[in-house]
Amino acid sequence: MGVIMINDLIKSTNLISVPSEYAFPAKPEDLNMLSEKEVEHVTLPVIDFSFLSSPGERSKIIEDLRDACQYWGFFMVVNHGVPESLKKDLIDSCMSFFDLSPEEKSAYRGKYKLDPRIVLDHGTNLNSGVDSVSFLRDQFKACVHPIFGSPPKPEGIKVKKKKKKKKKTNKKIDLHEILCEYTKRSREIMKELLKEIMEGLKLDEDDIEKSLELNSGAQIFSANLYPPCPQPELAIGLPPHADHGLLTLLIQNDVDGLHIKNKEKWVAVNLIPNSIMVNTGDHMETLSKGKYKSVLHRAVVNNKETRVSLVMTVGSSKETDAT
Ligand SMILES: O=C(O)CCC(=O)C(=O)O
Ligand SMILES: [Fe+2]
Repeated sequence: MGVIMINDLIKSTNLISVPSEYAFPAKPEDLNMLSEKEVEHVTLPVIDFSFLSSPGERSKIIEDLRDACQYWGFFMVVNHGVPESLKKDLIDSCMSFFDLSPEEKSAYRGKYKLDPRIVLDHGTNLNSGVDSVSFLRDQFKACVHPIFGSPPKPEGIKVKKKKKKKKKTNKKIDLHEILCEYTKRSREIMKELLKEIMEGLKLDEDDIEKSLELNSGAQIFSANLYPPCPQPELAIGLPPHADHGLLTLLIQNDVDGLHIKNKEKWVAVNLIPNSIMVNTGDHMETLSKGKYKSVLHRAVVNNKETRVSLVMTVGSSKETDAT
């Protein structure tokens, strides 16, 4: 039978209401809490990565990073050097991965979360056995560093690309190769940002590198897919949570859905083209002695479009497991 995920279920059954196990939240007074209309949209602090190589600008960026980490725990990085085409190919190939038939997907199912094999999951509860509802998300997760694990098929996955005049062609994109490239590039970005963040905290960079064991520390990739939901106010993609590692990098398609908790209020994030969103996690909160909080965030769903987010988390091996 294979791995049937929410995306498969929604596509195959033409749902008109949320199945009871996905109904969230349980309390009637919370019903409006998830509506996009109820939350204010904010623009996060923007960090221009290209300025880090210019000595005159670097100290200003360190200061901006300090403020962003302290007051938001979230920021947008622009001019990061990851080509838009790489991001797009990665999103497309992950979407194609989710679109594989349940039988094809089952070949990728791994056993352990930190195994360098693919873990496919759906409707996952964050606290197994405690949460009574499942979430409207499909996810695949892989450990990509120090051992690189990605879909094993070297020939890659065929990606349906829409060409002009709506003609579809199949271009072969190798998910393994693209993910490998994005892993390397995102690792460089994270290491550079960590250096500046540590400098802002007045922690010694060499000691940090050693103590965090950044070269052997785990890096986890996870792809989240939130299918359109007939009753978005009755379901949640991912409930409020904080991330475990040091830093999380997030790229996504053009569909809104991320909310973050800022000054006791939920706010929606305005997307900035060609940017990477970064947030600080639990490990950073510990390292900064509580100065940089691991901020709560959640993903809501909508009734029109599929949302895809790609999350890369770095930290020491025990701390990094993303949600
Ligand atoms: O999909 C999103 O925007 C959030 C994903 C997330 O927070 C996570 O995977 O930890
Ligand atoms: Fe998260």
